[in-house]
Amino acid sequence: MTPLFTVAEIRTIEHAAAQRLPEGALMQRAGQAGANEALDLLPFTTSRARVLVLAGPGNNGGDALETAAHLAHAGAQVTILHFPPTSAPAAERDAALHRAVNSPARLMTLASAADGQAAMQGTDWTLVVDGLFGIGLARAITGEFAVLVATVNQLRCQVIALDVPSGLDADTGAIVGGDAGTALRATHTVTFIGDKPGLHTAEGRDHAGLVIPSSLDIDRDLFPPARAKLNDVALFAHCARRRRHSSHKGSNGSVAVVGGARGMAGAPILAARTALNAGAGRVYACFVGDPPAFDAAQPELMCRSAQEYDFNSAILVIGPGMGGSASGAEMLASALHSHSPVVLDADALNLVAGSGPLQTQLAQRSAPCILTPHPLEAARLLGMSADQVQADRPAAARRLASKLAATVVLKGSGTVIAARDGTIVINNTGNPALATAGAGDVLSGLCGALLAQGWPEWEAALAGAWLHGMAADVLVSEGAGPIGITASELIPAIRAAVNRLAAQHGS
Ligand SMILES: NC(=O)C1=CN([C@@H]2O[C@H](COP(=O)(O)OP(=O)(O)OC[C@H]3O[C@@H](n4cnc5c(N)ncnc54)[C@H](OP(=O)(O)O)[C@@H]3O)[C@@H](O)[C@H]2O)[C@H](O)CC1
Ligand SMILES: [K+]
Repeated sequence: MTPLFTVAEIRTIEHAAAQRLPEGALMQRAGQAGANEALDLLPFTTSRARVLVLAGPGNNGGDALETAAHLAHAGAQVTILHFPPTSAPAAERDAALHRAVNSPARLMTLASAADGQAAMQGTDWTLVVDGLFGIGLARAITGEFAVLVATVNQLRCQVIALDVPSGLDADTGAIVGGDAGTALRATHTVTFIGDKPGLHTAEGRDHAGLVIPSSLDIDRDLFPPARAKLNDVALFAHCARRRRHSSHKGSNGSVAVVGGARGMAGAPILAARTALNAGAGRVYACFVGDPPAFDAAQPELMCRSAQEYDFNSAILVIGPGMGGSASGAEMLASALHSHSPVVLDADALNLVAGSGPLQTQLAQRSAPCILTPHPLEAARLLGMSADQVQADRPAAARRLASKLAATVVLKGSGTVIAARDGTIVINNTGNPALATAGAGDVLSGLCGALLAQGWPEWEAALAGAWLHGMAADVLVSEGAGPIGITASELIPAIRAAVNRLAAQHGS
């Protein structure tokens, strides 16, 4: 289980740890951790490796100088582009500079980042170490530093970021300064003291690459209880059940997907097929528009008119293809009047966003409730823009969970699952294949199926996000994507993942 810490929490831990340690110990450990990771990536004949180390003006640059000294002593050809501090540096940073100067590394102290860009040209680098900026970056990377970052981003070699990729906000995964800024794209990030939410959501996954946390051997008692974690099978495996020989379809619950306005019948069909294939005993597809007689590809589904369905008799997945019509709103209100657990997606979320009474009704329900918004749907519910949601996904998910008294699954790269009490989990399965029409319908059907099989709301949301992403990861590993994967293809892959989970962890 990987806890995620905010920058404020990391600073507090770092401060407390420094009191117990000799001066500079943490920076030396950070530099050593960076070097260890770099050595793992370098060819066996280290002397052939040409390593470029970017050492910025702050303590992130200090870590980089320590890393550079270790790599040079290990025999690599190391060039350091050093940007000196603009004010008096910390003593440990000075010590790190001293060690780098006295190592075999070639140190170029640069007055401007433009000189750095020139110094980078013409060499075929084996590896770049990014120690330009860490968690102290307070404003957008612009001007010459931005050009330097763009130059690194065009290289085809591996890039290790120290602590965070320069330019990325470690709390949110947004680019510091938004459109005015830029961030370096690393293949690996060695992150110090504790892992950080911004490395796993929003722009984080694209910029951080593989994240390797290094605790710097700080005493465990200095770490606060984590309010955020990375998703992990360990968080929900206890809910997995193997099928009993004596079970029957009534043992596995019922799901009713409510949606399907005229011309939008595909969305509830996808959700309903997923619910069936993820193990729900009986699955109804309830249409706001005229229902089809049956689903030819999945005749096990029962197609009904939403108007005639008793919303108290199943777990409800409301919203796929429901449209924003008055009859859709009416169905939503009567579904929310029922005592059934609900999963709200798509148009149901938009209808809730546009109606104060529906919001009150939702917030006052006592049955389990999972909301699965994408950033624009979350933005409508919060009365803000999608850009504002993306600027701080953990905060947006938390606000929504508290406002509507529900578990929120904020979709997107690094799906954020938020509980009413502010706990968040960031999902780390999934890939760009999921950015495809209908993938959201599939997720809502999956969450509904887990609720129907008795999973509590929180674990159903965690497992839903994880299994959905894992299905896409398996398809991609088999060469089927990420380009061109369709939502329908996810369904058998989800069934396989659900069965694997039950076989490995089910009781
Ligand atoms: N202190 C420790 O014991 C440890 C620190 N670790 C590492 O330290 C960084 C955090 O270091 P910090 O010095 O707080 O901040 P940074 O190095 O990330 O950046 C600060 C410097 O960058 C300048 N800055 C900030 N924004 C910009 C910008 N947009 N353009 C140019 N320069 C910028 C800033 O200058 P100011 O003028 O703003 O003062 C600073 O010079 C942390 O991430 C770790 O890597 C280790 O973990 C070990 C323990
Ligand atoms: K960095």
